[in-house]
Amino acid sequence: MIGTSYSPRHENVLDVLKSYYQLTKPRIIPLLLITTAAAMWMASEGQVDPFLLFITLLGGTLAAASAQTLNCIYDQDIDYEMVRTRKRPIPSGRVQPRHAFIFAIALGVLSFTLFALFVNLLSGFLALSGIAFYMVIYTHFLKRHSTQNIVIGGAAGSIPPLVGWTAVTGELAWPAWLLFALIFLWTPPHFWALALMIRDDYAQVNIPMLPVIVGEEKTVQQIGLYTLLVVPCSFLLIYPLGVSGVVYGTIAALLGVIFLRKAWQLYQAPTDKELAKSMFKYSILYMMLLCTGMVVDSLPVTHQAIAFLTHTGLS
Ligand code: HEM
Ligand SMILES: CC(C)=CCC/C(C)=C/CC/C(C)=C/COP(=O)(O)OP(=O)(O)O
Repeated sequence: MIGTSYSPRHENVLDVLKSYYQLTKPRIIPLLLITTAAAMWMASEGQVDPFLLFITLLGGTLAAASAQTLNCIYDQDIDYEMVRTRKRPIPSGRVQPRHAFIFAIALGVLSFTLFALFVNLLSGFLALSGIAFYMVIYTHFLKRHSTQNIVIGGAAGSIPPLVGWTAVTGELAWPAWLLFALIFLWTPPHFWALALMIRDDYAQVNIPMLPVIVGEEKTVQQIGLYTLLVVPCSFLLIYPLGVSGVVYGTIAALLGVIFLRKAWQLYQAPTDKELAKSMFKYSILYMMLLCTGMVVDSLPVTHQAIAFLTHTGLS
């Protein structure tokens, strides 16, 4: 264990619970769940079973929490060195790695059990594959060794909509893969914008995040490239897949124009950290609202409203 020190302080139960909660990096989980829920609404054409939704989101939360806890154990040395992550429960000595490991395994087992009992095995195995990919491919093989770490590793974060889709239909289909591709292409602009802001932190611990190795200018070019890919890709749900319609299309167009504008601004000012921050924050809003658009578009009431408006307009 590099650089960690464990202090046998007497903490109350609430402090202990808070530390375990923090191990799961909880702020990221809601967006993972939003992508899962969007897939479920689309797959069920707006009529998702509330119990299935609840169990799938619970199972997804437990799986993501397990993955993040394992990552906190593996990365404790670099987390101790970086300012942003120094206060995490393991590097700050509040949780021992072996206790965190038992916690992570318990979360993973609970997640798989929920999926196996109440959803289906395919969803359970997909969630498990998310944990495995994030740990083995991203955290172990790529994070410390490749500038493409978050591009390939991004596949782990793209699995939740596959879980959501299969929870409803029991099988994978094109719309699910398109959601996977959307998140896959969205991850580089999301993460590299943040990496531009905290480049020095990553450089200090020799993590080869793109801005550290190739500099700001090439990074903003890559951000621009992926943004140029993700925006058109978002319309494929309308054509040729035909699972979303005009409401989603309008939302995707508005959100996409802003996303491209932010990428363009960053392209023109690669060292502007405020622009990078704005791009990072917007990337999260973009994915959140795009998924909301998918849900709203899938609802029967939306279809009724469109049919009514079309009918009134025609007569
Ligand atoms: C390899 C892929 C990814 C990497 C390396 C990555 C990395 C990060 C990092 C380092 C942060 C800052 C967290 C902090 O300050 O502690 C962050 C924030 C965030 N990420 Fe990602 N991310 C990835 C994929 C995703 C995915 C797939 C989602 C959800 C769909 C997501 C959602 C978020 C959200 C919502 C935040 C903001 C959390 C807050 O409120 O502070 N990320 N990401
Ligand atoms: C289906 C399923 C369970 C999928 C797992 C999805 C998952 C856990 C995605 C996490 C993506 C993410 C926030 C990475 C942070 O990277 P990092 O570890 O480099 O961040 P850090 O620098 O903050 O430690």
